[in-house]
Amino acid sequence: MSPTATLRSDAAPPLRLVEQTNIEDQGLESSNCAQIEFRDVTKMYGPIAAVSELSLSIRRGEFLTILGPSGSGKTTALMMLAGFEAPTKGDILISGKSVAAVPSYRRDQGIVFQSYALFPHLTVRRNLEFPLEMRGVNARDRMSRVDRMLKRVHLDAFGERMPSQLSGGQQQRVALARALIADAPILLLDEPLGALDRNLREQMQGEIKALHREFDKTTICVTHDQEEALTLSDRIVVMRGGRIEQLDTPEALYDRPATRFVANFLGEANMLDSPELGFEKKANPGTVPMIRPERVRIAAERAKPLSDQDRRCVVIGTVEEMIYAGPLRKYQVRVGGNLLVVREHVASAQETFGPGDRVRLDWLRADVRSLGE
Ligand SMILES: Nc1ncnc2c1ncn2[C@@H]1O[C@H](COP(=O)(O)OP(=O)(O)OP(=O)(O)O)[C@@H](O)[C@H]1O
Repeated sequence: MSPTATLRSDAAPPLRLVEQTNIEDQGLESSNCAQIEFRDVTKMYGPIAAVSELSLSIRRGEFLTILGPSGSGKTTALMMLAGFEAPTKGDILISGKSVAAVPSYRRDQGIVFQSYALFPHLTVRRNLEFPLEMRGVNARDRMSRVDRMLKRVHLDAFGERMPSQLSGGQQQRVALARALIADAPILLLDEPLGALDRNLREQMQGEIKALHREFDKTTICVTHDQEEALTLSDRIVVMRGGRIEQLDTPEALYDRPATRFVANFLGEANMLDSPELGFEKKANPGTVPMIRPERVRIAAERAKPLSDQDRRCVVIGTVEEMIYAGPLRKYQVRVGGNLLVVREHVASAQETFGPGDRVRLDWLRADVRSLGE
């Protein structure tokens, strides 16, 4: 039986879609119940393990981001899921079934690459029609689905243009629309906003979030941009050297990083492993205390102590740098051999300090996190 699905749109009444591809004979269950599992997956390139013993379950409808520095194995993991690379060891399952024998074009996934990968010789409309044609959708249905989708991504006036006649953001919206139009249950995004400038990236993050809410696809996104990962994801996998360093929600990863690597990768972090900051190595082997810059308060050296002072760590230092960052002020404060970063909201700041000012920094002991090395 052909799986059916409903495509929602703000701009139009619900549209009934009929999938033409019979994926059940490929060993996959019907769409819209996608659930992905990496089981102990390793990918070797000669002697290099691009991905090592990766085990990971992705829930239906989840937005999961694979985050990590260059060379950490993010793209390789995504390419194996897409079917462009085969694992050297281990297995990948979709809805409980191995996809080892399923070629990429039968995996029923929409894919968006950083470089848009639109067909340059086809109009926007023809680009969107292509995946529908591949699935045998008839001309009349193709037309109405393309019209709806163009409207949904605010490109209804651009259907007859060639990709080269669009801006970067518009091209990326076409790429997203093309990945969504066939209503595949899984959406793979490979650095989808990497080619866009900062403002456009933020705008497109909002757009991707809205599309995810609306279309409810299981989405796996690869990025090295921590802000993008924190903004978009239900959960984030932080990769390092082909392995998972930590997997959690954005909030938990930021607030309770397990290791020094994760703490540094997801924002700024003050490591407090120095005797000048009250740290005793012998008492805490293998761990590093860390405080986030926005958890540190800054006051004049001789300011009156606060009432909860007994619950706080206090150090005295000298401001080296003060940087305006829009709504925030960022200080770099020298405390002996350490340079601590403090971030303060301008609206809540009592006083402004400049280079050379002696200041008192304090933070709640409860806000200090103990990290693995
Ligand atoms: N086709 C290949 N042949 C040989 N080595 C490869 C190949 N593809 C990737 N690698 C190696 O595997 C490791 C992981 O690469 P991968 O592209 O997955 O990392 P990444 O985290 O996506 O990096 P980036 O953010 O730079 O794309 C790297 O050391 C890389 O050099």
